[in-house]
Amino acid sequence: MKIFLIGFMGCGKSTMGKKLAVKLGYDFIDLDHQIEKNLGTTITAYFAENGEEAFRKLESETLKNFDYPSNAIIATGGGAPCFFDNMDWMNANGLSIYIEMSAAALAKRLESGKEKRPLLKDLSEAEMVRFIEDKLTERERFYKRAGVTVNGISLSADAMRAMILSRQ
Ligand SMILES: Nc1ncnc2c1ncn2[C@@H]1O[C@H](COP(=O)(O)OP(=O)(O)OP(=O)(O)O)[C@@H](O)[C@H]1O
Ligand SMILES: O=C(O)C1=C[C@@H](O)[C@@H](O)[C@H](O)C1
Ligand SMILES: [Mg+2]
Repeated sequence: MKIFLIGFMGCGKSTMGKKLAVKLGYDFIDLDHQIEKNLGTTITAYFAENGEEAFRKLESETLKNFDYPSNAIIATGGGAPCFFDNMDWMNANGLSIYIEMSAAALAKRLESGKEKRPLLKDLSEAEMVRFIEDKLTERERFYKRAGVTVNGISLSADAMRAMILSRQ
């Protein structure tokens, strides 16, 4: 089974994805890392050189063409569900799980490490809160199409494992 973790930057897709994969004995795939591996450079550098549109195409191709193992937890990029038919594709090919968090909680988490995130790296603290609020509002309609929504603050790998197993 393919499990796609979706949600805004900082909601914990990579962190929870790794833990959950260990608990389930599934493989863990981080699509952002996969893209960086294929490119041989960082997403930040690719964005700066080629722009967001080129990145979104690459992201969609990577999502759809990856040679997934039969059981995998896949951490997607924060924007992946919101472009092309990526959300339809994930729902047709596995279970999507939205890790939901408020803009304020996300901003707190993202203050450190924002230089690794091209959409945030040039923003001041105040600008970042505003940016996250606006982007989250824009993206929520995509995220909410997930098969399951979980609360990012009270996430438990054991509870997620049980929920996934109960759906098989
Ligand atoms: N459950 C949690 N409780 C507290 N902090 C957390 C939790 N999950 C993740 N974090 C912290 O939040 C930050 C972002 O987490 P993570 O990188 O997993 O998010 P992400 O959803 O993969 O983001 P991106 O879309 O940018 O890849 C990290 O600093 C991480 O240590
Ligand atoms: O939310 C986004 O648009 C992004 C999130 C990251 O996971 C990366 O995919 C990239 O930095 C873009
Ligand atoms: Mg991540």
